[in-house]
Amino acid sequence: MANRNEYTELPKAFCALMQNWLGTEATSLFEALASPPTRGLRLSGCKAMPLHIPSLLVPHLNASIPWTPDGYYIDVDAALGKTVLHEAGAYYLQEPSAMAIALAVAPQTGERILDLCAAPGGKTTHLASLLSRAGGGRLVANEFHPTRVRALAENIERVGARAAIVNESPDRLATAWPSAFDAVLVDAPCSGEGMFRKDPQAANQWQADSPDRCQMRQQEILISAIKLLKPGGRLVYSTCTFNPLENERIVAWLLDSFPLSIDPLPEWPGWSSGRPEWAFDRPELLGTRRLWPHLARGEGHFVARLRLAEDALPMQTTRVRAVRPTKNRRDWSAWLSSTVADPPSTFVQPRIQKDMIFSDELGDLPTDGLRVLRPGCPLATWKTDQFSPHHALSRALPANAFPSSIELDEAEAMAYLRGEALDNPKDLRGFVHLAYAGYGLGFAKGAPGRLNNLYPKGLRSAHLEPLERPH
Ligand SMILES: C[S@@+](CC[C@H](N)C(=O)[O-])C[C@H]1O[C@@H](n2cnc3c(N)ncnc32)[C@H](O)[C@@H]1O
Repeated sequence: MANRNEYTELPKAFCALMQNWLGTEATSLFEALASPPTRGLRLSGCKAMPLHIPSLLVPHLNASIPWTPDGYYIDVDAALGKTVLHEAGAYYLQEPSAMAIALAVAPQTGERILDLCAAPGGKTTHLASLLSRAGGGRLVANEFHPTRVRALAENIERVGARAAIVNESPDRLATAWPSAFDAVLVDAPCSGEGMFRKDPQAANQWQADSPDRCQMRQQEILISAIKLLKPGGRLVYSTCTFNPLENERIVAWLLDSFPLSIDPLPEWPGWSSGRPEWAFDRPELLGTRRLWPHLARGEGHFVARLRLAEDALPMQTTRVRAVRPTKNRRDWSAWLSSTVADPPSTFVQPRIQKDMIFSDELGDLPTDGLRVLRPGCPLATWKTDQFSPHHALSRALPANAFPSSIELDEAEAMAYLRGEALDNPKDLRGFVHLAYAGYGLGFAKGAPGRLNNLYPKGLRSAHLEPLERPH
């Protein structure tokens, strides 16, 4: 192919650029990009239950990923995307180096965190898991593109992550929510060079001016991200590309233009420091991190954590307007406490939109004029004077939080996820929570001789595969 280099399907102009930046080290990078990609699996810990590894999964997990306690390498050809455990949200298939980004955010108890470029949700679901284990807080996931926000919502719901979902441009959010967040993650749209090995499409779409064009867009997004931060708050900036224009040069620009300082990241095994020589010799760049495929077991990533000065002036004052439901409050409390044990406070004080009840993950953030897909986890609908549980509620808490929960075997779970009715040997009535390996699958309704299937039609899958022991 005329436009390709001799190692892999890499664009020639990319190779020339990398040779320019890396010198002789570029050969090692190109050789690594010609080898198979790494794959990873992260156990989901969104439901405030101790992380457990379902026993069927154990034979599929290789070494643990050094920088992520919940992450494991898996075989490149492991068929783990169509299993009941995957559908139940027990794990998220995520490229190993991408698992470092939420750790760099380091969520703390009670914090309000914004994932500004969130779809399809790899980092959001990881942040939700870390925040839940830190004792809880509020998480808002924003995605600018209307089609991608759907995939984000599906992944959030599948793993039972508690997050509000917003579909806005960063600048409109910055106007609505100035100085509102303890931490903002910008996992920026980038030229995607770090994904060439995993996704040949990324190499096909790359053009010689991609890094320049991406740099401008990254700067625009970051200006909004800083407005959204509280004084003293953390900004985490990450890309999955190699070009210094989108990495070290962006961080140097941030340091020069705003009251931000580098908060150095730990040195995870295989990671290297950002390179000051690529951005005006700023020594602080040694506190940023790069993951190169020729030096670590993962795809290409860059991550930096910066802190906004405590005395930085808020760009505007936050408007505070609590939105609380005024009707059905007593009925809601009674229904909730009969349906789940120890509901989180954001479930007890919900938000009501039309006939839907959501957990309140936005708190006092105003929503006027914003495209809010969900202010939190959908919990129930109110119809004909009664509450019906929403499917998302079945995933948002561990199965043992539902007094009605019954555990299915793998064959029954597959039948349920296909949309079939199940037997009802105990003659249960009302809404019944169904689980597999301790993970909520959904609800059914007890009727004489059968459990009627309430698994949403759009999620049903006829193509699930049993999880077998690898040979
Ligand atoms: C690298 S991806 C995010 C991946 C995601 N954080 C994850 O872990 O699954 C970057 C996202 O930024 C969004 N995006 C593209 N242009 C944008 C813009 N101008 N402002 C905000 N987000 C944008 C893309 O739609 C894409 O979903």
